[in-house]
Amino acid sequence: MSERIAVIGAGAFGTALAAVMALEGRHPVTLVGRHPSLMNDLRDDRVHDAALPGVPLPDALQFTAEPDAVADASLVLFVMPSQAQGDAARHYGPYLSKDAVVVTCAKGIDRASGKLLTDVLEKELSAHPIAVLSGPGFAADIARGLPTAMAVAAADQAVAERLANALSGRTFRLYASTDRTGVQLGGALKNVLAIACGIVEGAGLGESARAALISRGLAEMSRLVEAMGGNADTVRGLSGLGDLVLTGTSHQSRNLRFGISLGRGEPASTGGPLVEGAFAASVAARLAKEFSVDLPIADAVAAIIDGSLGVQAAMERLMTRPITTE
Ligand SMILES: NC(=O)C1=CN([C@@H]2O[C@H](COP(=O)(O)OP(=O)(O)OC[C@H]3O[C@@H](n4cnc5c(N)ncnc54)[C@H](OP(=O)(O)O)[C@@H]3O)[C@@H](O)[C@H]2O)C=CC1
Ligand SMILES: O=C(CO)COP(=O)(O)O
Repeated sequence: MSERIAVIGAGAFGTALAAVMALEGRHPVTLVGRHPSLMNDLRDDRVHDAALPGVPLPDALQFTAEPDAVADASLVLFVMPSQAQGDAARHYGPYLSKDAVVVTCAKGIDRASGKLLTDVLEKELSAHPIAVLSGPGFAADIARGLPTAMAVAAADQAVAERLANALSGRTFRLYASTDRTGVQLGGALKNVLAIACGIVEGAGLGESARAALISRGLAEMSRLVEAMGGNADTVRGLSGLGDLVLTGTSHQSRNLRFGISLGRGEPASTGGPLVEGAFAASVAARLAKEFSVDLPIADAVAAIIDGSLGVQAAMERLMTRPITTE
């Protein structure tokens, strides 16, 4: 099937996805940014020094700052931070072709409403199928053509498979799913748990503690996914365990690095819009109450970030919870 791909958001991940798909050469790909001067420079220089320094961008990739460039795209990827997805949908929505499939590629939950991003986009773009792409993969690895695999989920299996086929290539492989809730919560909660892994590292609590966090963190993810109508098994896949292993252990992860600074006792702040887990922690704590599930690690991360709990006290709280079965 012939597709036209538009990737909105000329940051690290958007540029990497657009580059790997354009390099494949199967479908025309356009990267849509907000700043005409940046898009002109990318077209001329074929390198995005700020987002992906030293990575050459393929000749086939097109660049624009004109929002109406999305009008002929059959697949449209939204690759801006979670809290900007609603604004972007309102801005670009009027230009979308009526048949376009929209894919959110952010890893987070809307802070104001507590809604999943597919729900945020569905509200703004109700005529379009809304899918989600998530899983382990740093932008720099994807753009350099290192092997990466992620999940793409749509409510309709045929749409998920169409996306997986159209967006995959020789180095970037997508697995299709119909569990949008599981795939999204896997991506959002792994950021919270990567912060927790960073806290453990920064506070010098040891690698055994990190392994325990990854394992018990996965149990937290499963509980929330199930309570919110997803499939608990989904988080044992790429978006969930896969991404948690990557970002809970790699210093490339902004969430892990933010956690390390918290663990060292540096002042808590949100760390900026790209530390997605700093926003997701408090939303997850709210959702835990709303859905009556126990998320002790996410609760502790939220409390450390808002300054109401110290790292040592958080550890004591987690270690002295009632003994239970696994
Ligand atoms: N970097 C990575 O390795 C990966 C990132 N992700 C996820 O992708 C998302 C984006 O991350 P990343 O690319 O790293 O972030 P960057 O900061 O590198 O890029 C974000 C981009 O979004 C643009 N943007 C912000 N608000 C809007 C808006 N309202 N409309 C249109 N564009 C907007 C920014 O434009 P401007 O510069 O004008 O502000 C910027 O180009 C995050 O949710 C992240 O978790 C997922 C997997 C890997
Ligand atoms: O999600 C990512 C890779 O899969 C990127 O992680 P960070 O946002 O923590 O850098």
